[in-house]
Amino acid sequence: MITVDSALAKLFTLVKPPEKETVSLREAAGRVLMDDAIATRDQPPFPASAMDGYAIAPSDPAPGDSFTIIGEAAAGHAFPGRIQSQEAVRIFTGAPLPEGARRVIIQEDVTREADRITLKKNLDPKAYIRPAGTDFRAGSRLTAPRRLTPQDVALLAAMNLATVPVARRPEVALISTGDELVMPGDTPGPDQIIASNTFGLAAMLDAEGARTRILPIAPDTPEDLAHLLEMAHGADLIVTIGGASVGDHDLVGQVAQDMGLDRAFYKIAMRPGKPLMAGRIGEALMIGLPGNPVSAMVCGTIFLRPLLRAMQGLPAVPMPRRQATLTSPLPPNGPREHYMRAQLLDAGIAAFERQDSALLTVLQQANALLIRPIADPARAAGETVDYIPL
Ligand SMILES: Nc1nc2c(c(=O)[nH]1)N[C@H]1C(S)=C(S)[C@@H](COP(=O)(O)OP(=O)(O)OC[C@H]3O[C@@H](n4cnc5c(N)ncnc54)[C@H](O)[C@@H]3O)O[C@H]1N2
Ligand code: MOO
Repeated sequence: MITVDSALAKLFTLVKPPEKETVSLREAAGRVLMDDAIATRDQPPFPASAMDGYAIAPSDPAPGDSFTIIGEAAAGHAFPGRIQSQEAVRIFTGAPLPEGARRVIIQEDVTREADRITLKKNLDPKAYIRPAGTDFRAGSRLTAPRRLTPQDVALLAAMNLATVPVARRPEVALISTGDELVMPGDTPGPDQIIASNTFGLAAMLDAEGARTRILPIAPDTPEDLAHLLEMAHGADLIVTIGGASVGDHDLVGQVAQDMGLDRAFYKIAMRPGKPLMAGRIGEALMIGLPGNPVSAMVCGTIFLRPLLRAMQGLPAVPMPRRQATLTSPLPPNGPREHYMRAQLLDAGIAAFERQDSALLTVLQQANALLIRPIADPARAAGETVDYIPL
């Protein structure tokens, strides 16, 4: 058995650099930017008014001063002339500041009669001018690699970039194995259950930027499994679920090896998830997940999520950990790193009583995986522990 850290490190060495593709801004959210994006213009490109009001020349006017309105500046419609000391231009938010103007008086602070304004008492002291380039300058960068958020997309649009270079989405083929499984919505026989973690994993992988294909369920024969693995051809990553352990019907390791799997490791000092295997098969990376629903989802969190990030050019690092205070005691841990389903509340973190790796209801209620190091002694309430948010 190898440790989680060394298994993940081995996995990262199998990752190929991502391929680049160009997508329109509409397709960019959630994708990983591969080259720095560089602004082609200043924003704002001109000094602009921050409010609706009147642009005037003096920077320090006094209450009672009056000005003659000589024109208007609206967003998209600059005032063409220059403003003199006794003049004002009616101006709206986002409009270019007229030449010679050094201050915008908000309309709440003036009284207006025909084409004259007079400044009221208690003038708002702010100038309400946004200098050119206050948001960003031509040449400003959004640095790669990064997964693009909606905020990033807004900034890229403001930079006048209509397309962006991103990592191609990894193609993942997901194969569930086992005669006992049927797809959700099918009619299970009396000795059958529904393939569940398959769908949980597909959702998890897609959320990490993958394009996940759920293949038909592989029955427990070497021929069927080999056929399914052939169907996965073309994927960047093949993920099998189940059949990874030592039972007579656990065929994945043998069949994959017969088909050329160059195995990097098998069995991890981890709970749940001990019978995990990984390697390269042809051009693809392959990971064999244990079948227990919680084991598969926990292994997905600990291995597949960081792996997909690395495959898209993001830093090859484990899932970030945080720390919290225990609110109830924990017994000593054994020889495997334990990822306990836990609930994190304002007061701290507590592991669920029931930790069987078949219990999806417990996983569904958990919002954190509380991490117990190998051979961790018993812990009391009030001690600090590591966790990974779910
Ligand atoms: N003698 C031993 N028995 C087992 C060991 C061991 O070391 N010695 N390891 C146990 C551990 S730990 C795990 S985890 C399981 C994993 O075994 P497999 O990967 O071979 O998984 P299966 O036997 O195929 O299935 C286990 C369990 O999960 C259900 N399953 C499988 N796929 C799905 C799916 N897609 N959706 C929902 N449920 C699924 C399956 O029906 C079984 O109930 O082995 C232990 N045994
Ligand atoms: O590792 Mo198994 O995944 O303990 O249930």
